[in-house]
Amino acid sequence: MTLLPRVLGFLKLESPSISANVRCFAHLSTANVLAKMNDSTSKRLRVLVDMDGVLADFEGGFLKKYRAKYPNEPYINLEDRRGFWVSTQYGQLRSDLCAKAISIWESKNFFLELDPIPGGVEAVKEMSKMENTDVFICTSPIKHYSHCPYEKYAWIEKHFGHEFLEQIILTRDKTVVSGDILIDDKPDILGVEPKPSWEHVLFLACHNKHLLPSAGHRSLLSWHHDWRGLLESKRQ
Ligand SMILES: Cc1cn([C@H]2C[C@H](OP(=O)(O)O)[C@@H](CO)O2)c(=O)[nH]c1=O
Ligand SMILES: [Mg+2]
Repeated sequence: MTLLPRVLGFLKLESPSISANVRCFAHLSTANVLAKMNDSTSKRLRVLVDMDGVLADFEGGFLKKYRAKYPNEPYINLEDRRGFWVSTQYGQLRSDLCAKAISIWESKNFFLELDPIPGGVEAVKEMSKMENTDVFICTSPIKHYSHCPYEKYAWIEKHFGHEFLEQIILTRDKTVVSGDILIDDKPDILGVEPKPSWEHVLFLACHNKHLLPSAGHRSLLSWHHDWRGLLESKRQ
C-alpha cells in the first residue's frame, strides 16, 4: 500500500479531526480508510423515479389521443381503469381495441406531448438539490423504438433542462438497477434480479388505486403528499 502514507500525510495536514479519524483506521488498507471515512461523514441516498404514470401522464395522454383518433369507438374512463396494461383492458372491452390502443403510444409525439403529473417535476428538481441525494429517472422504453426513447430524452430536457439528461436510466429491467428507493406506479416490478436493492414505493395511479390496501408496498398518493418524509425514512 504505497499510497497509504501519502494519503495519511495529506489528511493530517488538512484537518485535526480527519487525522483523529485516520488513527482509528490505521490498521485498515487505503481503500478501506477512504471508504470508512466516507461512511462516517455521509450516507448518500439514491432515489430512482419512474417516468410514465409518475412524472408524465401516460393514462391521461392516452385517453385524449385515443378519443381524438377513434371518436366512434368505446373507451374506458380513467376512474374505470383496472390493471397496469391499457391494451389488456381495451382488448377485454372488444378484441380489436387492443391494437387500436397500441397504435396510440406507438405514434410519433405520444411520449413527447405527455403532460407532467402535478408536482412531479418540482419535487424531483427539489430532491436533486438535497444534500447527499442522487436522483435518477428510471424508465422503460416500449419495444417499438422509432419514437419512444428519443421522446423520453426530449421530454426530460424540456421539463428539467439539458443537464438532467445525465440522470436518465433507460432500461427494460429495473431490477438490475441499484438504488435505495424506486417510486413507480407499476405494482409488480420483475426482472432477472430476484432481490433488487431498492424498496419499491407504489405511486398512486388510476389503474392501481384499488390495489393499494393489499399491495404490500408503501405508497405515495401524489407529489403533494409527504415524499420528503419518505426519503428521510430511508436515510435512517
Ligand atoms: C403499454 C403501457 C406502457 N406504459 C408505460 C410504462 C413504461 O414507462 P415507465 O417505465 O416510465 O413507467 C413505458 C413502457 O412500457 O410505458 C404504461 O404505463 N401503461 C401501458 O399500458
Ligand atoms: Mg410507470
